[in-house]
Amino acid sequence: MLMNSKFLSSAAFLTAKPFASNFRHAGSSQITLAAVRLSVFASCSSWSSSSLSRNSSLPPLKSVDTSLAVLEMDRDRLSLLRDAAAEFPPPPGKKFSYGTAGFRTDGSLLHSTVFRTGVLAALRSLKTEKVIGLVITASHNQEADNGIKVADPDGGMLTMDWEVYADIIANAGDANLFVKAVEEIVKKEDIQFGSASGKVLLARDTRRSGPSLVEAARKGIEAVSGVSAEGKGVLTTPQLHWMVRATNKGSVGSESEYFDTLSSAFRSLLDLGPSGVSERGPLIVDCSNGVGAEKVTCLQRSLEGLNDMEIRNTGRNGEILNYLVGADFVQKEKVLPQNFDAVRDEGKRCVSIDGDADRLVYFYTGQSVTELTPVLHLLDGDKIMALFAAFIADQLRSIVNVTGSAVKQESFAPVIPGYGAVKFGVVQTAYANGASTRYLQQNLGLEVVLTPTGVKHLHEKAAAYDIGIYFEANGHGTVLFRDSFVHWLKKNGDTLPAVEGKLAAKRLEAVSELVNQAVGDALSGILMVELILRYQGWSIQQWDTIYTDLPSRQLKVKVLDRSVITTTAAETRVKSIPQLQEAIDNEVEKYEAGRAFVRPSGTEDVVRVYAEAATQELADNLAREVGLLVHQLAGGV
Ligand SMILES: CC(=O)N[C@H]1[C@@H](OP(=O)(O)O)O[C@H](CO)[C@@H](O)[C@@H]1O
Ligand SMILES: [Mg+2]
Repeated sequence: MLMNSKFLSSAAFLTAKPFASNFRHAGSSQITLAAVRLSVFASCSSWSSSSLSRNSSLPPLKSVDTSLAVLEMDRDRLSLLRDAAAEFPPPPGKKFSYGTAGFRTDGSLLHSTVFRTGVLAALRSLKTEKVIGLVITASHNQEADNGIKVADPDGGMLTMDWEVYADIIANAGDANLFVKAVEEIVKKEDIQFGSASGKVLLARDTRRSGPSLVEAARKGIEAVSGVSAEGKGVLTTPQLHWMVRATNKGSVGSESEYFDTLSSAFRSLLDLGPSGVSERGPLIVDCSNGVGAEKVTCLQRSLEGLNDMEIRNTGRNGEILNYLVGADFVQKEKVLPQNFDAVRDEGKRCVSIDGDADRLVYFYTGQSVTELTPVLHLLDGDKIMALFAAFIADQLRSIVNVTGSAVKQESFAPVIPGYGAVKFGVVQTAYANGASTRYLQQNLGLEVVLTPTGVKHLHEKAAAYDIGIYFEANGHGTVLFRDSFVHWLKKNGDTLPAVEGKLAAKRLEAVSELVNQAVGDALSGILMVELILRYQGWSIQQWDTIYTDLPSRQLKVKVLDRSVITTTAAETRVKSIPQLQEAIDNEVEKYEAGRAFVRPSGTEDVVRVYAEAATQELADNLAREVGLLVHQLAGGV
């Protein structure tokens, strides 16, 4: 408000919709299921919050009460913001886009973008009057890349309205133009400087460019008066999102609380499980040479031997992040990561996580029908979702059975007396294997929604259910519980008629603690898979048989400008080049069970091609042919 009088300059360049709060978890309820034990994981937090929590020297407007003085202060603050921004000039000629999952590019080109995103996160904190998160990571990208992502107050992705602002300020030109863009945002959002103080939690992954980018982000955050940065050190992306959510719900939101919450929920779920539930043998974890190695070690410690894990690809001897390892590599290339051996590890239960530990895919090696040497069997995000969905449907059915109520047929919405219809649905993208969609719809009777790629789209749809599960085939996903449904379970679970009903209610309540409610999380995902396998008494091979994937292939095609391709129908059809879509349609028709689509990546400078068909050979051929069409008709290089 105080800035507004002064910030009425320049053309109305902002076309973004007015701010609409998407904070869905307001309230101060405690988030832990069991009492949080005093932590033994202090060593798991690598730097203390105080190490980065230096407040800006910018003058707080709060203390000023005459308008002349306010204007003076405004000028001071603006010139300080301009000076700070001038330290981080944008690289000439480079255009930045917030993309599928934040800004990503070569780490050496990102300092200005990261500084400016720091400013944006600070403004977002003032606007929402909540804690915001920033994480410096490029996830599965090569080591030289880096990136930055904003976590909103509910721990989810930055609201899409503000992505527009992120793009504007990242591309605003020199420090003067940048400050002008900031003024416009302040004006548009009616951000109050005098009365509010803000906080931004800041974390990074293990990339070499991380520390200097954290510094740039901190300077950006603290260049906004009244806002402080709290350094959280090296964290997985989902840990940071979890902490933002927890802090805004009135919890401590520390790393030790995170591990305590997960391990307590896991312990409770084991106690609530069928008797005689035993471990399925050690799980081998491929940590992608990234942050996951340290954090899985912490998780193991917090589980105190409850689930045996062997850790590989830790990066502790200088091995390169994401190089021939990790969830993205295994899922896309369908080959074993480094340090896994098809024969020596034959039949063992393995999982790969990605560079920032927000994705997981399981796999094992074993004989195939057609080949003599062991082959990789991938249990991707789709199969993980199917496992989760079947488990949750079972619990809901148990409650419905004991209450003698009905399951509505049109979609899976069991009616629980006293609560009503529990809306339960699943969300996928076009990359989901066709066999998984069929399994979810036909075997489990679930409603399946398709969205464009990117967790922000899936999350939004899943949050519309009482229990909504979303997963990308690449292994990013989670299970979201509506707050009111969890409250109902807590209050009424014990009053359900039979022991199975009570147990099912308690299990669901514990699952809402075990599974990260902010964002997909490889660590909590692993615990959930491990738990369900133990409940079912299944090996990974038995889990694999719930359905058989249709053979598929993914390719990347380099084109001059990937933005020439725009898509429609949840990214399954090309809109901007009709002759390309027509040619793809003609090609797909030639293949038994054929399906193919192309879309520009939001994280890499490529066009992605996806193809499915009745045999692997056919899927490979279809992908190759469609790739050639992209090359010919969309400016391949
Ligand atoms: C096919 C694929 O796996 N795409 C990934 C990848 O996005 P692209 O826009 O396709 O580059 O990275 C995103 C962020 O991690 C993830 O959400 C998404 O699923
Ligand atoms: Mg990731």
